[in-house]
Parts: sequence; C-alpha cells; structure tokens
Amino acid sequence: MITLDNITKTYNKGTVLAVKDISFEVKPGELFGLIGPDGAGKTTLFRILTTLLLADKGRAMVNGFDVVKDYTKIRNSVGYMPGRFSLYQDLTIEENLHFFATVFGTTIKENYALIKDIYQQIEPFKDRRAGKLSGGMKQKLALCCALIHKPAVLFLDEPTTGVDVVSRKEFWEMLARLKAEGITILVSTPYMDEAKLCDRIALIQKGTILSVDNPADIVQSFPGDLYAVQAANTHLLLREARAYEGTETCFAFGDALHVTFRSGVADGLLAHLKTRGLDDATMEKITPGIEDCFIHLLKN
Ligand SMILES: Nc1ncnc2c1ncn2[C@@H]1O[C@H](COP(=O)(O)OP(=O)(O)OP(=O)(O)O)[C@@H](O)[C@H]1O
Repeated sequence: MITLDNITKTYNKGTVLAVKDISFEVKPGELFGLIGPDGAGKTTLFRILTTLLLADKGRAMVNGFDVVKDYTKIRNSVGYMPGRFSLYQDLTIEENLHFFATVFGTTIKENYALIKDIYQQIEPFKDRRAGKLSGGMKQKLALCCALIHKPAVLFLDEPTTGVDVVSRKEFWEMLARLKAEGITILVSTPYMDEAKLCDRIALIQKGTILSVDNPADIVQSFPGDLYAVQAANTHLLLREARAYEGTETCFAFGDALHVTFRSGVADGLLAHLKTRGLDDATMEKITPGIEDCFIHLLKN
C-alpha cells in the first residue's frame, strides 16, 4: 500500500540531510508505526508520501500511485493528520468537518458510519470553535476531518504528542477500530510505549532506518541479558555503574539504570557498587522494551 525506495531528502540547498536512502513497505490493512525522536525525519517522510514535498532522490508509491506523477490521485485517496493542529480555529467543529467533506466532494452523511464512534464523543460541542477545544478534542476532530472522504490510507504524524495519557489510550483504540475497517495506517510517534500497539514498526534516527520488524521480534532480537539496577543515590549509581569495567551499556530509565554487560550476563557489578558505598544497590534481570532496543541499535 505504501512503498519507499531509497528516498533521500535534503533542505537548505543540500546542507541539511533530513532522510537518507529510506526504503520500507507498508502492507494493505497494516497499522505501521514510524518511531523516532524529534528531528529523526518522520514529518519529512509524511510530507513526501502525501505529495506535499518532493524527494531529492528515490521513488515512493501510495495506493499504487507514484507520489510525483499521480499526486492528484493520491490526494483523493489518502487522509493526512499533520503534527501541528491544522484545522480552522475560527470554524466550529461541525463547520470544519463540513468544509473537509465539501473539499473532497462528499458529505458528512455519506461517510458518517466511519467517523461515528469518534465524532459522537465531540458532537455535544459541535457548535464550539476549534480553537477553543481541549487537546484531546482537537485530535478527535482532526481525525474525523482526515477520515471524512473514506481514505484508503491514513497518515497520522505524531497524533498523540502533547495529549494526556487517557486520550492517548483512547486514540489507539480508535486506530484499532479503523484498522478493522481495512484502512492502512502509517502513524508516527516519539513514544516508545506506543510502538507495541503497531503491527510493524520502523525505528528511525537522524534520517536513517535502524530496523523494520514487528515489535515482538525487535524485542526478541535484543542480544544478551538486560538488568535494572537501583540505589537511592542515583547520581553516584550512574557514575559507578558506567565506570565499572564489565559494563557495556548503562542508561537511566526513570529511577533505575538499564545495564548490559560485556560478558553478556550479570557479573560482579553489585559487589563493585557495594565497595563504592552503594550498599542498598539492587539488580534484577528484566525484559527489554522497544526503547532498550532503540538504544542498542543506536550504539551499533
Ligand atoms: N523546512 C526545513 N528547512 C530546513 N531543515 C528542515 C526543514 N524541515 C525539517 N528540517 C530538518 O530536517 C530534519 C528532519 O526533520 P523532520 O521534521 O522531518 O523530523 P521529525 O522526525 O518529524 O521531527 P519533529 O517531530 O521535530 O518534526 C531535522 O534535522 C530538521 O531540523
């Protein structure tokens, strides 16, 4: 449904490399996640795929259409929810939706079934201006507007950034329902915990893809054992754990350190920490998350 073939894009007359030789595919009906930090190149890829930006090099196809030659066909068959709220702040909820339906030559009534579950949550406020809505409500309205012409492919650029935890959860439940309707979804997020909700993910950093796979297999491919190490004096703990000769990687995750060892398994770190005054240090083997895998891939 989406194919990228060696896509490269630079800005500022070639001085800023945004994405480099990006290739991956999204299958029909897939919920595919583009996971990476700010500046990784996610928005650039979305803009290329939605025909708003030309790549310097490479080829991309969406729904069987070439992003350069067939751009009008792509615009008619995809929905795009950009990262920044892009609806008309002075129009009400209903007016925004009506506007987007009209632009695509359809009506709210015609495709109401597709947006019903989402729209019903904001319908009580349909006369409120978009600029006066909460973050979660804006996000629901933007999704309705991106869906109103019943697109085959939905592009969602960081839809949950800056949205509260409850709304984030609800949003992913909505995506699961849209996927069940057969819509192919490409969604980007900087939140690693959302990665596991996708069928497959691409981990992207500094314009390069580090890995493409399903979340379980990415976690499975983590080499060696991972340990969570804790002590009350987190500052000293980090310094000493990093200085220890057997330590391979050591990163702070909340109030614990995630540590791997050169030998692949836990060795004398705990004894070392105790000699350094960290008597309360504890260590337990844990299952790596996507974020651990991301950090591991960055290292290589
Ligand atoms: N119009 C532009 N002019 C110059 N550089 C740009 C432009 N747009 C993006 N960049 C740069 O290209 C790189 C990729 O940016 P992009 O916006 O695609 O990343 P992103 O993963 O979407 O991150 P963010 O969430 O911060 O937008 C970054 O280094 C960014 O500074």
